[in-house]
Amino acid sequence: MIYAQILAGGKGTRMGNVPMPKQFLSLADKPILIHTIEKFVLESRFTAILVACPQDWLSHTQDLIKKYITDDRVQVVIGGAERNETLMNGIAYIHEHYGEHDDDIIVTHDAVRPFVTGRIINDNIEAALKHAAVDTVVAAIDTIVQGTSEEIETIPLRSTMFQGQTPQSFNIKTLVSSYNSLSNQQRATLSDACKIVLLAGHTIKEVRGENFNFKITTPYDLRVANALVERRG
Ligand SMILES: Nc1ccn([C@@H]2O[C@H](COP(=O)(O)OP(=O)(O)OP(=O)(O)O)[C@@H](O)[C@H]2O)c(=O)n1
Ligand SMILES: O=P(O)(O)OC[C@@H](O)[C@@H](O)[C@@H](O)CO
Repeated sequence: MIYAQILAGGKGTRMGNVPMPKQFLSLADKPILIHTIEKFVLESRFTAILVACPQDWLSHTQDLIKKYITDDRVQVVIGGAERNETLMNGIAYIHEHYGEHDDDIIVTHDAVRPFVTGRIINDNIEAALKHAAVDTVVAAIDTIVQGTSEEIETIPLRSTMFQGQTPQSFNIKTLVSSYNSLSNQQRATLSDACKIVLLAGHTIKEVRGENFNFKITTPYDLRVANALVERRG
């Protein structure tokens, strides 16, 4: 079976002084999270679409979904302290409610990337049916420099540099066994879910993202996102 999990369990600290986690802030006429869920319900192959939210925002999330979404595949689960714990909570929910099958796949996505497209979701599903792990990437536009905030150590060849987005999609069994195999030290280095399977020795298939599929992280990003919605509307 094919599942989706929308990760909305974060606090959004880099958004600064706002009254609620950024995934609940308005983008034009409705919350960012709702824009994102709307992209996923268009895909009929999902058995369930999980939305993981912070514990304290459970009833708020349920109320929003009741107000805006009519698709009963959308179900709310509680997130964890770290992004990858949130991911694992969703998988535990799937195991509990739908069982475990060797070929189950999960398409995971940041709630705060509302400009994901049907093409990107479809490419993730197609690739995840053939490969154990899939990342959505865009070619680096700027030259990427590596080092400390004081001094550059290396400047890698730009043509080999990409930026990781989401969705990131996995064979569920491979993702869970990879996560369980990592040490706490390795887990501390994770900045995305694909690194879980990479550290466990698996290869990751790339799917082409879009520059507009950016993550709303800062107040600047939210201004850009609002400008994009207004231009499209
Ligand atoms: N424990 C967590 C942390 C993050 N996320 C989700 O992962 C996505 C991408 O993470 P990020 O942009 O870093 O969100 P936050 O952790 O909320 O932001 P910040 O780091 O600024 O606090 C977001 O949709 C966020 O809600 C999650 O589901 N569970
Ligand atoms: O490191 P951050 O907390 O900004 O974000 C974590 C995730 O959002 C990130 O793993 C994916 O968006 C892929 O870049």
